[in-house]
Amino acid sequence: MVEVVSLVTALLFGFTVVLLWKIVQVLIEYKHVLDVTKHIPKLKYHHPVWGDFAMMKDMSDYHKWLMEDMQKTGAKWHVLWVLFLYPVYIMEHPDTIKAILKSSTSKTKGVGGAYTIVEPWLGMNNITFIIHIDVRIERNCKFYCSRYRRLLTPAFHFDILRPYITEYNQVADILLNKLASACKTGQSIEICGHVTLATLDTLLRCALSYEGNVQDKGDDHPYVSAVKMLTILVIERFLNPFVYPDFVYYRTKSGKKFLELCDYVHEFAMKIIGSRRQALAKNPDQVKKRRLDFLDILLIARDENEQGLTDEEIRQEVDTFMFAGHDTTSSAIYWGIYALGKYPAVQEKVYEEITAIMGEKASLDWEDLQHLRYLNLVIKENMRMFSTVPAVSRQLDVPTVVEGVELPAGSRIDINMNIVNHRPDIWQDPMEYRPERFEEANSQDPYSYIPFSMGSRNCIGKNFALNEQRVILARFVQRFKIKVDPSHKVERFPELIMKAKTGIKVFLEERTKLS
Ligand code: HEM
Repeated sequence: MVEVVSLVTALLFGFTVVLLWKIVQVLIEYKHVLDVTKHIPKLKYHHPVWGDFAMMKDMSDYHKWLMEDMQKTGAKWHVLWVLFLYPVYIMEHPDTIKAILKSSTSKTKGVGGAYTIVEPWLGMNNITFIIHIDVRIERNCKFYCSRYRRLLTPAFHFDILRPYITEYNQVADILLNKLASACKTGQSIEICGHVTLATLDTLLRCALSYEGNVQDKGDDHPYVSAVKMLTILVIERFLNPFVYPDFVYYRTKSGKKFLELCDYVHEFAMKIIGSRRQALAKNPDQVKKRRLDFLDILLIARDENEQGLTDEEIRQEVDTFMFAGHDTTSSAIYWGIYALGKYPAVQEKVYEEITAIMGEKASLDWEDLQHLRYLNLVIKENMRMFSTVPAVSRQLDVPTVVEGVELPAGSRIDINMNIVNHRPDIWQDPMEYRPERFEEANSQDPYSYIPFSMGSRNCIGKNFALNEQRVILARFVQRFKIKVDPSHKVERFPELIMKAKTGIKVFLEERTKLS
């Protein structure tokens, strides 16, 4: 008995010593973090206990408050606190952004809790989870990520993207015909929903060669409604730290729905992957005869050890494309339509350019894309003015010096593109919409305009997204005269992507009916 008591006492003593040692370590680290953050600008709303994030009603406060302070003080970065517990460093100027992105060493890794939000949907193995907002989540994966990136890169090669022009045109046909019928009533039309269905349609066609009448069925199509719902649930959970722990979330109604939808989208993709793998095994030459989609490329990809991707790994990549590629591109397109409606002189210039290039043609050819000089400026200005992806996040895996201050490993970083896009010390009249600014000779830092991020982990879908925007916007302006509905208030709402809080309503007048 005495022996048991002394063993328990010894264990308790050991446990207490370890616990105290851990507490001392945490306090030393905390003191270090407090010393570090002394040198970094804070917001005036900062509260010593509630920090900053708890004071914000949503992501729009986060952007608004940072923007106001940057405009007043010219700050290149800020520190915001999650309660009094831990800081998030916000990079808002090319000098501070460069310190994070322009590094040859891998400086980023998973963002812990937030990562688990998408894990059941997108999986563990894909190159990266980018939730095009705020959280870019990567596995701590020097090997895996570079391997996956290498295996995926051919899927975005020029020769693969080229035939997609047909898909973009077909998607545009469906979208424009739908809108043409809708505008016959003479009422204004909410366009965000239509455009989002169109970009999802494009991805399903280009990633899986799936044509399921997606734009007409809309939410009646079970895959479409599942992807849309999953995106909504991810954002909802991201904004509510109380349901971060899995054991809480998966007991809620939303959590159960989330898992159910994950199962459904996985099964949908797996069926297509399985039957394509079988077809390829039966007739390997078929890939030489038809247009390749992302799925073909992923199925035939081999690394230097002749290892391919498993069905599960491919499924994860396909889901990632769906998530990363449709909402982002649709945001760029609907804000583009809004800008064209709001600035008629710009719209007329685009129309003149398109008419000169397309003449009577009803669709855009690959060769036409390189002649869209003015439209390219407009697309750049849209993505600056309306910051398609307002911010992305990282976590340092090595200490990193920013503006002479060493941030400890493990620090959470936000790269805030929305603020950089509107800095008066970088852009002349930053709140003015002026596409021509992008053709004026300037010696701007390349890190001052990074809608697709920079460095080795930039957006792999950049050219895909730009081509889709070119085709849809060109065809839109060719077909319709766009006017913003003055009675509808349009408000930016930065989430994972820049949304329009109550949608965007426009009046459309058909210019031409081409065969
Ligand atoms: C206008 C549309 C788009 C915008 C603004 C955009 C923006 C971005 C940004 C900012 C990143 C990097 C995030 C970071 O550095 O942390 C990124 C990464 C990524 N994007 Fe996009 N994106 C767009 C469209 C697409 C499309 C169409 C696809 C796929 C078809 C795609 C797939 C990806 C993937 C897979 C990554 C992760 C790359 C890696 O980590 O290696 N994106 N995107």
